[in-house]
Amino acid sequence: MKERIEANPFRKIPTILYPDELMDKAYNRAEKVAGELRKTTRGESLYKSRIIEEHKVRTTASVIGDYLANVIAKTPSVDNLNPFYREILEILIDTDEFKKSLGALQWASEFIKKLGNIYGRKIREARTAQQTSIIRKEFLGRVSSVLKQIYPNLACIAVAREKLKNIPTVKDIPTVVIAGYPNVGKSTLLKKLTNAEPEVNAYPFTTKGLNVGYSDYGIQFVDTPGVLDRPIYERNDIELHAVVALNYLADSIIYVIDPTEYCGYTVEEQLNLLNEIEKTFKVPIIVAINKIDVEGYEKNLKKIEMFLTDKNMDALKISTEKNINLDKLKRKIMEIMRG
Ligand SMILES: Nc1nc2c(ncn2[C@@H]2O[C@H](COP(=O)(O)OP(=O)(O)OP(=O)(O)O)[C@@H](O)[C@H]2O)c(=O)[nH]1
Repeated sequence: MKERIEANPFRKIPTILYPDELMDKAYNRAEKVAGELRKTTRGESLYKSRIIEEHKVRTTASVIGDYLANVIAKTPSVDNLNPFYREILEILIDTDEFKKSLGALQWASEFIKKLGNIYGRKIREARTAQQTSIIRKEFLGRVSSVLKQIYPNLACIAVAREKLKNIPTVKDIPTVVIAGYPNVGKSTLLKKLTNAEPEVNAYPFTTKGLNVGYSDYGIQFVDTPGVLDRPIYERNDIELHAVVALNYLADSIIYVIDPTEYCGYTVEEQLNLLNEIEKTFKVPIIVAINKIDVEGYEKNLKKIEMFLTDKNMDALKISTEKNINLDKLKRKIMEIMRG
């Protein structure tokens, strides 16, 4: 059973604040707290300073510490990520650096909270009002230096967030991936099997985008220009990750063959790719022999049929343009998807 693919988990990562912005945010909150305390606290000047400065320190520590903890809590952990998104993550960012950066934020969050406690206590023990403010400044210096230290880590997460937050969500419904060489008729078939114009979703694996369409019988169809349309050995690293990502997405595959070879690829080439896809994907494959409205399409049928018999694979002869056997294809898809 395929793992559930949830909505893009990277959208939850909050906006990343840089050290200066974080210090400002904390300063504003601390000043607000201090303003209230100045109005309400009675007593001699040392007593008042101790209370106000300690609150400033503790507020600063909790604003920054909680902010960092919140970033960690809302950032998906690489190890628990759905494999589909993990493949995408691997394509886009250095996952080791990403993990290391989250670790650094965790350390900083805990350390700053600890500093808040240490310096809060020191202020309570201060002997003069002036000393309370010196201790607070020393605290701010240490916090600022911790934040400077994690600046590259904050930057790493900010960059990852920018790259990941707009990855379109793939719906968690039964999915058929359409594969085959360019020009065999994949996009025409996608349009015929689905209702509206397909959505073109930008994914990091392909400059052309994944075309996604939805049928009224509850199945999502994905056309993969630039991904499943040529031999594995011609693919770069990114495209290999893409193939793996699609493997997590697909419940079944329609492999479109153009027997007329007008697509510009020989039947042998097309069968070789089918062979590779069959080895890579462990899902049922429906072979659609397309363009049977074209005169002379039969000349290569024997070769195709021999290959399919050998592989024990089912095929349907169709014409996407002339709507031949498309209903049969739909029925076949539903049969397969029902298991
Ligand atoms: N005669 C005939 N032509 C077809 C049929 N299906 C597709 N074509 C034509 O084949 C060409 C390629 O079709 P597309 O649907 O764009 O093919 P594709 O596989 O999506 O191509 P890429 O987007 O490059 O991957 C177009 O000119 C279509 O009109 C068919 O059943 N019969």
